[in-house]
Amino acid sequence: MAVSLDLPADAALAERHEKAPAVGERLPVHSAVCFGCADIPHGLRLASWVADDEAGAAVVTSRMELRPDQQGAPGLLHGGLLTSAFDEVLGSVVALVTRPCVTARLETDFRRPMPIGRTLWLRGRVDGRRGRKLYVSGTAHLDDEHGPVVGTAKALFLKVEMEHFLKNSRPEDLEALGVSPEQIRAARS
Ligand SMILES: CCCCCCCCCCCCCC(=O)SCCNC(=O)CCNC(=O)[C@H](O)C(C)(C)COP(=O)(O)OP(=O)(O)OC[C@H]1O[C@@H](n2cnc3c(N)ncnc32)[C@H](O)[C@@H]1OP(=O)(O)O
Repeated sequence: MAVSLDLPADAALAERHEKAPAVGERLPVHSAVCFGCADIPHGLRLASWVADDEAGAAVVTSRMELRPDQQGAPGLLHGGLLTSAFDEVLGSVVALVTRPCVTARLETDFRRPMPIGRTLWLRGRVDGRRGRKLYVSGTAHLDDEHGPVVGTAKALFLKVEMEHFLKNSRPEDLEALGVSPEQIRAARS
C-alpha cells in the first residue's frame, strides 16, 4: 500500500544548511552528465536559483525551455518530462538542507497542457523534515514564475549514506569522480 506524502504533524522546518548557496545564487550543475541540470544536448537543461521563503524553508526556482525534441502529443511536452523536471527541482532543493538524498516517492498532477516553444518556471520547497525523511512539494508555471499552474508535485526524499552510491553506481562512473577501486570493493564486500 502506498504511504502518504502528507506532511506529518511533528515534522520540523527544513532550513538551508549553513554552507548552502544564499538566496539569489544560481545552483551549479551537480554533475556534468546529469539529465536534469547539465548542459547536454538530450538533457532537460534546467537552470536553478535559490529562492526566498517567508517561513524560512529551503526553496528553489528553476527554468526549463520546452524544445521540439521533448514532445509527447504533437506540439506538447511529454508528461514524463514534467515528472523528471520535478525530480530535478525537488532533488536540488533537498540538497540545500542535507545530502545525499534520493527520491523515494514522487507524485505529479498534470493540470494544463505545456506547449513546445514556451518556458516552464518550477518551484520546489522543502515543507518539512522528520528524521531521514524530507517532505517536498513543487509547482510548475507557464511563461513566468506567476503564470498559469500547469502541474504540481509532492514527493518524499530519503537521506542516504554515500554507501548507497558506492554499492549501486557503475564503478567506472564512481572512478571518474575520483573514487578508488579499493573504496568501491570495500563498500561491496
Ligand atoms: C560516492 C560518490 C558519489 C556521490 C554521488 C552523490 C550525488 C547525489 C546525486 C543525487 C541523486 C538525485 C536523486 C535521484 O536521482 S534518486 C533516483 C531515484 N531514486 C532511487 O533510485 C531510490 C531507489 N530506492 C532506494 O534506494 C530505497 O528504496 C530507499 C533508499 C529510497 C529506501 O530504502 P531504505 O532501506 O533506506 O529505507 P526503508 O525502506 O527502511 O524506509 C525508511 C522509511 O521510509 C519510508 N519509505 C521508503 N520508501 C518509501 C516510499 N516509496 N513511499 C513512502 N515511504 C517510503 C519507509 O516506510 C520507512 O518509513 P518508517 O517505517 O521509518 O516510518
